[in-house]
Amino acid sequence: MKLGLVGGGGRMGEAIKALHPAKDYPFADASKIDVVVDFSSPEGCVKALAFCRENGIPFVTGTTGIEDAQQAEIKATAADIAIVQSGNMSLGITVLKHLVATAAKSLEGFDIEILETHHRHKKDSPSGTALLLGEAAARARGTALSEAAHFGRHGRDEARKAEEIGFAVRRGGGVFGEHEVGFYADGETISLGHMALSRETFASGAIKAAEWVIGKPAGLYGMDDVLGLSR
Ligand SMILES: NC(=O)C1=CN([C@@H]2O[C@H](COP(=O)(O)OP(=O)(O)OC[C@H]3O[C@@H](n4cnc5c(N)ncnc54)[C@H](OP(=O)(O)O)[C@@H]3O)[C@@H](O)[C@H]2O)C=CC1
Ligand SMILES: O=C(O)C1=N[C@H](C(=O)O)C[C@H](O)C1
Repeated sequence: MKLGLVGGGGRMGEAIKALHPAKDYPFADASKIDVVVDFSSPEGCVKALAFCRENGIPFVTGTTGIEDAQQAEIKATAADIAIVQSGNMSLGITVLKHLVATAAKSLEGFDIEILETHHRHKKDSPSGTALLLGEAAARARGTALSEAAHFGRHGRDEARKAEEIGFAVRRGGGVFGEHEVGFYADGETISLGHMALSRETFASGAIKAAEWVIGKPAGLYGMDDVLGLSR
């Protein structure tokens, strides 16, 4: 597989290059690339997306912090090329998403709160993973995350609403990524969590996605598709 990498000089770019040889963006010759993998920034992602569309190259993106208009562009481009997009490329988070959906549906009336911790360099918050877990919980309860999300708590006169999904964020040190989804009732609580122990976890998922997407029909795919898990 001839892999083109956007963000090759960054933390994730280095992790991918440790596992698989890659050409760095900008690419000298599009005909020498089978698939583009992007871990850069929202701007880097949409630039690479346009390059892939022009050249008919499949695209894998793990970049987070994508705005609504940029997401609409990704969706529109998926009519022309095959794209894999996920805020977290690990097997563990892909499975956790299903566990969260099951719990959110079964634990009727439980309050849902999501806590995430990442390294001090991370720019976007909450993390893409926290948002995808929140989306899974919201969908399982028949609502949209845009309706249910409550980002941060501060003040003195605002009690929690029943349907809220709360997000709390911690930033510090070199933490690769920790996520906890808590379900709280009066008599009991349940907590589902994941801890990444290296960046290799995400990088190997992205390489699997890159191998999988080559030759696939145009469309927007997720890690569920790559790993053969039902959505
Ligand atoms: N889905 C997943 O599993 C994971 C997703 N991520 C996400 O991946 C992204 C990158 O993370 P990380 O590697 O830690 O970040 P870094 O800041 O370490 O690396 C980002 C890299 O992208 C480059 N870059 C930024 N903007 C552009 C642009 N417009 N065009 C070309 N290159 C650009 C940077 O270059 P320069 O320094 O010169 O600006 C840098 O080399 C983040 O959104 C993060 O949340 C991270 C881990 C796992
Ligand atoms: O920036 C990171 O490092 C990570 N970003 C992703 C996210 O926003 O969820 C995935 C992982 O948690 C690491």
